[in-house]
Amino acid sequence: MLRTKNLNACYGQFQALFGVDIEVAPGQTVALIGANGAGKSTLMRALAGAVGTTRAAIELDGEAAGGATERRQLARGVALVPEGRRLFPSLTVLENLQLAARNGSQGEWTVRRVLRELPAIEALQDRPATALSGGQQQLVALSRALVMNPAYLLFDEVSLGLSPAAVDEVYRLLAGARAEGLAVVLVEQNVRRALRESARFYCMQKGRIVLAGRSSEADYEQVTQAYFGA
Ligand SMILES: Nc1ncnc2c1ncn2[C@@H]1O[C@H](COP(=O)(O)OP(=O)(O)OP(=O)(O)O)[C@@H](O)[C@H]1O
Repeated sequence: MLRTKNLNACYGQFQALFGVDIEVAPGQTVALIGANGAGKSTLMRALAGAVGTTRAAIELDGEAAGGATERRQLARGVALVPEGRRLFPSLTVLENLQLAARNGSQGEWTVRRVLRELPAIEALQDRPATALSGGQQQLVALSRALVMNPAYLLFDEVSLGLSPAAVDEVYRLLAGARAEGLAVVLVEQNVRRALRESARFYCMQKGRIVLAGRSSEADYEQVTQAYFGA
């Protein structure tokens, strides 16, 4: 179980998160919903060790795990697919995946399996990462996270830059990984899709959780009101 407890986060003097409490269990998907600047990416980054927090603000499988480095969080099984993707531009797609596989844990998700499950990536494997469209980079970034065999996958802006068919492909892949026990925290701008793909949701506004619940019971109007801050 990955959980935040009264998590606050700051960029210098600016406080971006206030007392955030969320949790995600193995095999579960939760969605973070909110307008630009609500704090979704900051929360993901805090979970991944890229934004500082107190040790007690994050609990991972019962242990305090806040304020660690990204490398440490990755070793604990928490992987981030960041907005902006951050692939190694001088490496090919295949090399990006192989490097990640070496840095991650052994498990079900091998480079070979990812290439088999995402034919669109297989076709691009020898291209330099710089020669990819935004959507293609997105798929490679997801593949790279999967081959590290995380227990918790944090996926920022899932459908950004993807064609509708590619979005379906990604969610199909995530559903398969979830069935194998992967926990997923996702940010998805399409509110209906976010609710459809998740078991629980958290609506954020100005750095706070303002609404949370089971996605299957969510009142769409209430969620969109929370989204727009009405
Ligand atoms: N590196 C940074 N330095 C200073 N302030 C930042 C930084 N990154 C984000 N912020 C601020 O923190 C707040 C939360 O931003 P964050 O990116 O977490 O929001 P978000 O909900 O993910 O929105 P978006 O969809 O635009 O990424 C915003 O007010 C933003 O301007």
